[in-house]
Amino acid sequence: MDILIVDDEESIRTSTRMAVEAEDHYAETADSLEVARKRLREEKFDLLFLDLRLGDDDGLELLKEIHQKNPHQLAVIFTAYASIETAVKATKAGAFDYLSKPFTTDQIRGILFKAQKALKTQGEIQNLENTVVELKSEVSRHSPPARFDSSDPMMQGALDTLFRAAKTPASILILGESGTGKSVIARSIHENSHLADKPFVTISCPSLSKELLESELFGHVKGAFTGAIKDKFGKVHAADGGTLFLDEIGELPIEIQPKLLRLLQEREYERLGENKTRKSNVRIIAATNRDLKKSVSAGEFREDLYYRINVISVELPPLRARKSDLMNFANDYLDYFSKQIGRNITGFSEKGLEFIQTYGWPGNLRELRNVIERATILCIGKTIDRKDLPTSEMLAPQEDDSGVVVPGADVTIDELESEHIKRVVERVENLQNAARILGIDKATLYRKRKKMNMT
Ligand SMILES: Nc1ncnc2c1ncn2[C@@H]1O[C@H](COP(=O)(O)OP(=O)(O)OP(=O)(O)O)[C@@H](O)[C@H]1O
Repeated sequence: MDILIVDDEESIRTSTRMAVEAEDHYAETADSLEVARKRLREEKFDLLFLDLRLGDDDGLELLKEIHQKNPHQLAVIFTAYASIETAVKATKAGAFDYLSKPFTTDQIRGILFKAQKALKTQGEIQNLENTVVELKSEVSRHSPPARFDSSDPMMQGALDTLFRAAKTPASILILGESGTGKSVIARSIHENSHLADKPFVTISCPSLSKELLESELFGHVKGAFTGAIKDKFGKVHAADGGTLFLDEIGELPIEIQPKLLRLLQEREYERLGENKTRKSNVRIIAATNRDLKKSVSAGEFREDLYYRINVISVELPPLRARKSDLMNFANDYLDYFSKQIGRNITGFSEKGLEFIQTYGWPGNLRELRNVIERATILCIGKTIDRKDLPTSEMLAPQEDDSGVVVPGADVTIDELESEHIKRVVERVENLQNAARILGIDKATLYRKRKKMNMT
């Protein structure tokens, strides 16, 4: 522990310091409230020994000030003589314990032991609070149980790599379009890792301004920036010993990137506005729907950080490229949402099925889930019909940012055919297999690809 001893009697400061150091803790002393205030502004101490009376000054005043900023600060009050009255006063002011002078080394040792236990409990409570926040957001998303099997070769490869890497401390980078399940899988990696009983903490990189994001990550001290009204520990501290999930890492401002790199390499960081170097040992899982290599070339993402987080990198395919898994998800969602509203919907009508299977799902699993949830509410029969599913006007734009052409969009049949051929060829090992899937012979495939300038 880092301990500050505040007393105007030199002999008390020295004897306490010796007792503290003998137990392998770091100790500093202050002979007045003024010096103590200064040190407390500069540093964080795990425990204070604070004299009740320093000349004309009242130690409890300082304790009140500290507790306004940090209600969890542990402090032990030294009193010249023990009385019920001083004990009550000290406890009311939020003291953790009190000691009457003169005291023995054994008494100090006992207090140090108790304080360490209290700090551990505080840490555990903090972890529990984080878990509750995570669970709340999980529940609010009220997602059906996640499915981690696949008959799609690319997804199988991705899952295999991810779950093998889960057991190691390696950093993992998950790539994929929005809604492909990067966050869901990140949590599952954590749950399947050796850190499963440790915290899993998420930080969403694009959701905050640069300053707030930095503070959210590393924490800050009071006054570090406008609005920093009290000291705060960040998510790096909360995730210590566990997993820190950096969602949308591609959006991490370039100014913060060296600090993250240092955390990954040296396991060190500082809170905003503070000089003290702190340690945190976190396993990083990062996700992005950006092409990080392009961001590196464009000077938006540091190359050294890219290599550091890219130890294991896996791309989750979009749903439109996992056609063999599509109905498993659709049926899971249907089952889950119809049970949730107490309905017995058994499946999809022919037209309903046709829509599910031919639509391009640019929003991936998230869109599929939302569409099925809505359909179960609207459905009045036993099966989900086309009319329960969104009309083309209601659907997400059929062409995403990357210019991907999907069925139902304002595209020509030639464009659709070309896109379809391109994707099938990309995902299978050879043209023979691609031709078989496309239902044409190899020569026709060759001709078409030539016409479309794909060869
Ligand atoms: N393995 C899965 N099994 C079942 N449903 C899933 C699975 N993965 C994702 N989903 C569904 O898709 C939704 C979106 O998933 P998630 O938030 O993980 O996507 P994402 O790739 O992180 O998206 P974004 O990039 O927008 O943050 C989830 O809330 C869940 O309903």
